[in-house]
Amino acid sequence: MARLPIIDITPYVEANRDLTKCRATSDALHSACIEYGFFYLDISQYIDPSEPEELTRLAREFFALPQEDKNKIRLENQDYARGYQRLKQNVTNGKADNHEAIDLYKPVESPDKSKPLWGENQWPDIPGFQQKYDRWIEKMKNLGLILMEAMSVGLGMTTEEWMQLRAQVDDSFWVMRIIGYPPLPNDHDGFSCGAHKDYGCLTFLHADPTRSALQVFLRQSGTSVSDLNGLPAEHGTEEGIWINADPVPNCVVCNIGEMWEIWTNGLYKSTLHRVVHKGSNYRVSIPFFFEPNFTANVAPLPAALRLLSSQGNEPTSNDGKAHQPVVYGDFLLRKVGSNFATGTQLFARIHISVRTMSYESSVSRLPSQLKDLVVNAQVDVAKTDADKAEVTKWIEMVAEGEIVKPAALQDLETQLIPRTYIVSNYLTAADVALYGALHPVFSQLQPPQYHSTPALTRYFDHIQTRPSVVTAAQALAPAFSSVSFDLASAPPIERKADAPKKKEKAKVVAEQVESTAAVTPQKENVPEDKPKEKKEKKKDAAADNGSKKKEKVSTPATSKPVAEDAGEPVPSMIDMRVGHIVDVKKHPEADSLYIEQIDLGEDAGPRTVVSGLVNYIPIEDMRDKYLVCICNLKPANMRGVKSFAMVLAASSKDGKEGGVELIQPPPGSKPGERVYFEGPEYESAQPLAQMNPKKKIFETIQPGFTTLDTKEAAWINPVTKSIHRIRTKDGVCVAPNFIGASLS
Ligand SMILES: O=C(O)CCC(=O)C(=O)O
Ligand SMILES: [Fe+2]
Repeated sequence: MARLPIIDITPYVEANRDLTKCRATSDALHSACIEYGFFYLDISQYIDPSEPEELTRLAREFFALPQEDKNKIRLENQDYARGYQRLKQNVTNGKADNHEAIDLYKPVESPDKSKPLWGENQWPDIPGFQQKYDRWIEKMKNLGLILMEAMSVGLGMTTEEWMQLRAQVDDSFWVMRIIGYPPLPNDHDGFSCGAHKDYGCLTFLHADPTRSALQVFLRQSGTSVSDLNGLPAEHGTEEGIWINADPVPNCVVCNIGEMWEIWTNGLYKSTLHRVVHKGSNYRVSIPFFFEPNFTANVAPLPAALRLLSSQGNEPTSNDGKAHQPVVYGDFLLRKVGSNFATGTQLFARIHISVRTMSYESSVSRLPSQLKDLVVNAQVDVAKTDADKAEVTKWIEMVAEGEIVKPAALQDLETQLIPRTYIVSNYLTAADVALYGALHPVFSQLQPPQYHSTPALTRYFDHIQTRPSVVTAAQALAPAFSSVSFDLASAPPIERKADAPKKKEKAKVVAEQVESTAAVTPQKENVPEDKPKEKKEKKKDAAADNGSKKKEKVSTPATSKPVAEDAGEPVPSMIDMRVGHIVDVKKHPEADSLYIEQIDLGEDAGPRTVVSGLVNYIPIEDMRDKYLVCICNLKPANMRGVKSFAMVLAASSKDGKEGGVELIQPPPGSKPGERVYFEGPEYESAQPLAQMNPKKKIFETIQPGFTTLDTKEAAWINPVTKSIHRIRTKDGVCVAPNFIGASLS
């Protein structure tokens, strides 16, 4: 029977390191990570065995308490992630896990339980409990750094490369679970903990001496898996065996998570495991998840790429592409659902599968026609791992069925106001699933009803006309027949640039999409800013999450809330859109100015824009051009002509005399399409309806505008130097020729 290797970390914890022994440990780690992704780590020289035994005893004391005492620290008191989860509250691969647990996360500086993962840990009221676990956490964090160093040697990293990797994990956003497993009843539909991979970096598991509980899946061709139903759908056809990973004295069971797959571009695999505890005792296990820093940018490591190419392997993942980098915190937040404010109800039910959700298993839970629709549409699941996690979350929510209930529609409406697609800036499987789930509802709605959710209606109509969706729907006719909307009778719109008089104060911060601000980031079939009744937010959600956020939406029914330029200037406050110059002439009163008519996809018709480009761009190079416009500056009077937007132009790095050219949106762009800054903090943030000139928002952000070596337009954060390309859903905007240009 195969058994996982035992690797001794002692050489790395001794005061005087013996380099030969260290090397041996590192080499063993390297082999184990390639072959198994799992091993035992002998920590006898690092930890006194009585210490984890005491932790197990404390855990038992807690789990033995009456249910109502355990519930005092339930997850729902906090951010739905920190605290006690009752038996079967955790769901893996769609099935309830037969365990209960206390989940703890790295404490954050300014806790706010209304934000995902940002609440406070909840500790049992048992003497010594927190103190002893805190000591363990410190030791496991340190062990994480030690093991990372040992692994860096195994991977052939230079000292400098190790220091760079170390900087990604030296402030680990760790997680610890204290898990209690009653015996698994024979008739339980599921497992003690269903098969999953850990998603982070390193897991150190201390478990009580119970045998035949934790099982690890070893891929082995030619072996049939007797209980295929235990595998997540995407592994359903893999051949292999489950082996027991029984506790070994003085060792923790260690496994690597998906971040190591990214760092090594697939050379190290994180491995499926599960718990099937059929014994008669109550099992306790304490996994500590040593994760990257919240802000770590996890990308393939040069050492791994060197190793892969020296072996003649192109650095690719399963689907033939290199692994996509992720910022760990973004990855994690997407897993738990980034729109916590509106998703609380849903989050409460699905966050629990955070460690374990997979795209394929989420699709397999869809009702059969929806599943067929998603499969037939053959759209990209997602372009990045982070997007895939988000797509999975949405499909899980669709599978749950709650998302299209009337109470949830208004939440969806709010989320869709600034978006073309639900997850990212391109069509994903989540859009197909959501569209399919909305279809029975939308095919029954009367005009006043769908007019009350214009963003959702616009979204639905947009998705139903995507060619891949049309084809998929036709194959399933008549189930998803096209729904037509009477948009002509929709309430009229008011163009915001013409209406700068608004002064209704709605406290909205830029990142929160809580208002129906008069901004439609892309051209759509539905007029952009319809007066609409604000429906009352779900009462139960407000009760569960009774924070200031909910109060913000309670503007009077007749008012038109407008995003206020609250807070420090951030680029996403700028409303940029694709424009099409439908007419251009010279200003009769000013030699240097053009007067353009620019179609921005608005029903009110093209906007008049005045630009000082006569001396730099010939008029024939302006005619009929597609360009990027800044649409939320205060309209300015320029020699007697009012200008309602500004065109984004690049000046040579040698100054205007070196030339000026228009920034171009990607080919095929449509007037009115949303142009935005890459980066999760900006991508889905809603621009301000109008930037207050006094706040000098554009002036503050503009110096960071430039073109990269690729001529792509971008904003570079002057503080962090992070690069945020300027793009539409179809691609990045570029300057035709200039590198290092300034944009204004
Ligand atoms: O209890 C165990 O042995 C494993 C638990 C586990 O895999 C997890 O929580 O990720
Ligand atoms: Fe796990």
